[in-house]
This record gives sequence, C-alpha cells and structure tokens, in this order.
Amino acid sequence: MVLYIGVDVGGTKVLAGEVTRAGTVVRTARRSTPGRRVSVASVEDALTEAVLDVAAGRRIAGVGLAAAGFVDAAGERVMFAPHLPWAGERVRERLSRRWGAPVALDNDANCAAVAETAFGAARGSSSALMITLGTGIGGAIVMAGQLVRGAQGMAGEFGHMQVVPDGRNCECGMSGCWEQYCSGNALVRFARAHLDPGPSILTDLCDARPEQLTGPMVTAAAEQGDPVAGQAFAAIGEWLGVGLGGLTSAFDPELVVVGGGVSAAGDRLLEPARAALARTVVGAGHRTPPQVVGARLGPEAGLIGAALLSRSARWAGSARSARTARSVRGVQTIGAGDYRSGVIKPRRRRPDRGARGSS
Ligand SMILES: Nc1ncnc2c1ncn2[C@@H]1O[C@H](COP(=O)(O)OP(=O)(O)OP(=O)(O)O)[C@@H](O)[C@H]1O
Repeated sequence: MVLYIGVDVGGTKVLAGEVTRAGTVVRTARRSTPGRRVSVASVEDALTEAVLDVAAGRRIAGVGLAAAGFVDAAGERVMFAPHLPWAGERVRERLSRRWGAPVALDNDANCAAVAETAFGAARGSSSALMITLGTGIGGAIVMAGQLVRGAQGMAGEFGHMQVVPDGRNCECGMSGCWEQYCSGNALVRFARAHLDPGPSILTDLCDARPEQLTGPMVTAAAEQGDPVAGQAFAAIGEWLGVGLGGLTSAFDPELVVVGGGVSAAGDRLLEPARAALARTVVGAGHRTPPQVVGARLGPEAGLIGAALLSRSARWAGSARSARTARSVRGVQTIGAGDYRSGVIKPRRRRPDRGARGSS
C-alpha cells in the first residue's frame, strides 16, 4: 500500500499517523514536543522519529505537516509559532530533503477543518468555523465551501484576539489573548489554582502535586463528579462561548466544530459554550445561533487533514499543484468522488485554481 503520513505538530505533542485514502488512521506514533525554547533541530528530530516510527522501513510517498503556527501563503515556511521555535523557517523544503519524500505544509487548524469537511462533522456544511482547543487555540474559516486564508495565509488565528486588556501574558508576546483564558493550558491553570488542599478526586489523581496535574486528569475528575474539575470546565466553556459569540457576529457560520485535546470533554465543555454564545452574539434572540459540535475525527483531525493535503499535493507532483490543492474544495472533490471510487488523478478544474487565487 502506498504510504502517506500526516503529522500534527502541536505545542504539547507531535502525533504522526499513516492515513488511508478513505481518511482512516492505520497506525500512529507520538512524541512530546520538546518545547518552545529549545532548538529547531530538537523539534525536527522529534518529528523525524515519529515519521520513521510510522513508516517502519517502508518507502514514504508523501508527508503532510499540520503545524501549530502561522504558515505562509505558499505553504513553504512557518513564519511564527507561539508554542514552537520555528520563525520564518523553510520547514517544507528542509524536511522533504531530510526524509527523501515530498512534504506539504499547512496550519494545523486548517488541516483539521479540511479533514472535518471531507470526512467529519462539517461534511455538507458550506460555512463553518474550526476551533482547536489544545495547548492554545487554533482556528480556521470555511466560507462558501473554501478555506479563507487571508492576504498572507494567516487568517483564523482567533486564539490571539485580545479579550482582556492588559490581561495575562501570552506566549505570542502580547497579553490578554483569548487562549490565555480558554485552552488546555488555561484549563490546567484553573484546576491547579483551585485544587482542594484536602482529599478530592482531582487531588488523588495528581497525588496532591498540582504541578503533575494534566488536562486529561481534569476531564476524568469531572466525569467522577469532582467539583473543582466541574468548575474548570464551566469557566473554560464560558470563555469559549463568549469568544464564539464574537466570531459568530463576525462570520455568521452555520456550524462551529471544536477539536483539539480539550474537546475530549464533549458536552461538559460545549454546553456552557453554547449557552454563552447564544447570550453574547449580536442580535441574540433575533437569530439562530450556529450549531456547536465536537470534532468527529477527534484529536486525529489535524493529521488526517495533513495526510489528505500530501495526497493532493502528489497529484501532479509540482509545487504549483501542491499549492492549488491547499483548498477545502479540492479535498472535498476527492473525498466525495474520486476517493470513494478509489481513483486519484489530477483535477485541473477551475475551482482549485480559484481557491488559491483568492488568497
Ligand atoms: N482529554 C483531555 N481533557 C482535557 N484536556 C486535555 C485532554 N487532552 C489534552 N488536553 C490538554 O490540551 C493541551 C494539549 O492539547 P493537544 O493534545 O491538542 O496538543 P497539541 O496538538 O500539542 O496542542 P496545540 O495544537 O494547541 O499546540 C494540554 O494542555 C492538555 O492538558
């Protein structure tokens, strides 16, 4: 079988996976992200280990990278990444040379949006927002069935909208960013700050050591009725909904898909978010709020979208086709038609050209 690998490169973890034409993840390999203050080489070493693990000695036909950073419009460079050391790096070309395989690069939330549109919760939706709640907040905009990339390819960085003037310092260098109040890191920070000094489910889970507390522990404790864990999700969910209220006022999507690690909490996170959105969207009471749903592909959405991207980029094997393929519509075309019939071939139809030409 021809091997395509998608890699989600986040601030907390690197998750690589072999993905079939139908979007099924066959095997994965995970590494911890070494961190933002380490060298570029150590992050790329972790990526390489994960990719080689998945490949297990087989020839790689293509790798798609879903990077938690600001990717340039050409899909060549990560210009800036609040949680990774890349800054203006020509990541695509360098890793392609290192792995001896074609590499395609896009922002992680864009990749997740493409995967959810092709195979998941946003299938059939023409206007949707993708929010990934992980280390920070990633975002992607799908309008009229196409990714909206903006003038420089960096649209959708909702996590860095300032929601609290002079608020908490953010890794991006500014302060008061939305992701400081609504993300996996924010969830953990809340739970640590409110951890009961006496016995509690959460205290037990982290052996009474707040520094050991993790997001999955907060979800597990909330499921068992721990009050602090419940409050943490109420607070994060409220912030999520307030932010989504603003985004709904701006974009009027029919659907919001919430992915990333924290979305594993499901309705515990989404219920307070839906309520806050309905309350804070402009014209509340005179409009129908968008549906807010969890990512159907879960935490693998980003790597699935990245693998789709690498398959699309292989169509004609040229940089230009790699660029034109970076559109939702291109992938929808494959997902809906050619994928199921098992035939992948270059589609030189206008929609693909138009998709890139607009950004
Ligand atoms: N099941 C879970 N419940 C609650 N929080 C979680 C869960 N899984 C991960 N998290 C939290 O989400 C954050 C990591 O997010 P994720 O697993 O999506 O990693 P990532 O892809 O590296 O993140 P990003 O793409 O935002 O850089 C951490 O703060 C972690 O504690």
